[in-house]
Amino acid sequence: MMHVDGPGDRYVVGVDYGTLSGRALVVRVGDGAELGTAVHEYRHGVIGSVLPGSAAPLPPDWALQDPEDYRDVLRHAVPAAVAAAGIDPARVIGIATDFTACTVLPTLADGTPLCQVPELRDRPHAWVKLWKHHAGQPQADRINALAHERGEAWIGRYGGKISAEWQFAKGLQLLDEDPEVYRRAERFVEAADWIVWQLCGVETRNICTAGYKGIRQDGRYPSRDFLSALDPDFADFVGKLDGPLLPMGARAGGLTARAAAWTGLPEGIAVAVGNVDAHVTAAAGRALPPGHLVAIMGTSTCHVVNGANLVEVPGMCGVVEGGISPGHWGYEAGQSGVGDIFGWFVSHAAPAGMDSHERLCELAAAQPIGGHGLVALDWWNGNRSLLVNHDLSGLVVGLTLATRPADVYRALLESTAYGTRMIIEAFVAAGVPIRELVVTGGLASNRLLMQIYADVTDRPLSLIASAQGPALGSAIHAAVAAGAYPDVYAASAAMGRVDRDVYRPDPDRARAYDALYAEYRSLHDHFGRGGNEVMSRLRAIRNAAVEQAATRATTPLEVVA
Ligand SMILES: Nc1ncnc2c1ncn2[C@@H]1O[C@H](COP(=O)(O)OP(=O)(O)O)[C@@H](O)[C@H]1O
Ligand SMILES: O=C(CO)[C@@H](O)[C@@H](O)COP(=O)(O)O
Repeated sequence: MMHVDGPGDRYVVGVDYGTLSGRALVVRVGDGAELGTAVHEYRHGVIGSVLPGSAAPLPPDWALQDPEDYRDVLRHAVPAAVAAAGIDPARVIGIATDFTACTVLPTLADGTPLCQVPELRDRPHAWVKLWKHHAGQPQADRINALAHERGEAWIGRYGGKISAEWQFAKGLQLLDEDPEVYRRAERFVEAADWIVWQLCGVETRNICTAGYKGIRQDGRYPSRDFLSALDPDFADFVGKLDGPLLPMGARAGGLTARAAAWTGLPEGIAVAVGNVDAHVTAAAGRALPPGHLVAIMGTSTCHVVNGANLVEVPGMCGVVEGGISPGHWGYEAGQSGVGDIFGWFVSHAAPAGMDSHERLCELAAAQPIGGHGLVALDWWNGNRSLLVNHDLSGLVVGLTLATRPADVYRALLESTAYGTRMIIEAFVAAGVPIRELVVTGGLASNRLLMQIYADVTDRPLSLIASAQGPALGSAIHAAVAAGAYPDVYAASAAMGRVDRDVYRPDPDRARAYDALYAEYRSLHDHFGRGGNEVMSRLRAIRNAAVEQAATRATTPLEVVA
């Protein structure tokens, strides 16, 4: 049924840029009603094996994207969402976007991505590095070692370790491996800020990515002295990052005529400062007051929670003043692989006839807790929190000839819940209270998984009452940027939607999980904290083997042989 505009209705558009697609959502300003949505899949998806138009293989752990796919979301998903909502586009007063992060690209001073500069198109380092590009682990290791050696105060704000996923590791990898592209990069910009630049024609930086994904604390980045100790040519890196820095919910500028033509929205409407898919979502779940841990559960999981005070939490991703909303200390942690692990099992391990989440869940749900005799480590995509090591890999212990596919699938679901419990316990132990979990994302619809999380964490689970939690969060920020609300707290209270305590922990099941969690912890510490470095050794062996095979493949005679 077509929506009919009320006489005073005004609307905002939220756009959520995920790993594989961008989702646009049209929302009514007064009450947060969601009126229309559309998805645009990125044409190039995740570029992990070869660059478009090239046959040369990318090394392991690379994950790139094409920025033109992001502009296509504005061209296709936004007008489609407005059409689906059946509203008059002239009544749209603002647009806001959120992005995966750290997803970052080198550009010229005017924002042109280096991968669109003809002579640089075949250079992998000229492309967007997606959040899950993990090939900068050696550079992250160097940054961390030097930070501890020099006693840099900021390292504690990142749980003691900068991730290979973050800006400085990616920037240093760029310098190490392609100094010419590093030199040509006049700007090194989060996709979250780049897309806002495309919308309003003004380059801005947001407090959230500058703090969590860059290393900006107490108003400054790491010193020139620190950066030149990493590499003298890295001393100028901050010059590529710095820009007008704006708080969450601020207006970055007005929609340009060019972006108005792409989107079909009125020229000049408010464009909100960039934001991250996880952090923006706290507003959608009315979870801005301290104590509500928001888990955005999709391919990966990101956890964000506001705190009243500053504390340092070992192994967390970071704490940033105003990083989620002005006036609070925002904390972030994460798991680099969650839905992707379940997806891997369905695609690559489950036999035909059992290769769907629905069938595996049905079989797994019938089991008593612990009945499969398995414990898994959820490190298929490395470990972001608490170990901050992307050379770690997955493990399943307890396999026997009696083990069946649904047993392993259930053990994988449980392993990710144990990973979340590790994160919650780290926050609580450090003095950041966690009263409830507020869940959103593609995995929130998996009932078995949600009940496992409630039981393993022994906490109630609330669900954001939107199929597009991040996009709703963005829409809320668009309303603030457009001046419809005085701040993000007021907008979240009016437009956010949450169903409280949808899943409650069962005391018996919670106790049964305590025993399995104790086993997870001991495996976690053994393989992740130095008991046995087998995973790192296997990674090094794999990398050497792949490199050797790639060298051989370029020798025609050997290929023929
Ligand atoms: N019913 C399900 N149960 C468990 N995992 C699922 C289910 N459906 C999809 N997945 C996994 O969830 C992920 C997609 O989550 P989604 O939130 O849609 O994406 P994104 O993280 O890109 O925003 C994929 O990794 C997929 O394998
Ligand atoms: O790390 C963050 C945010 O800090 C996420 O953008 C990243 O995990 C990607 O999230 P998705 O799995 O695409 O939802």
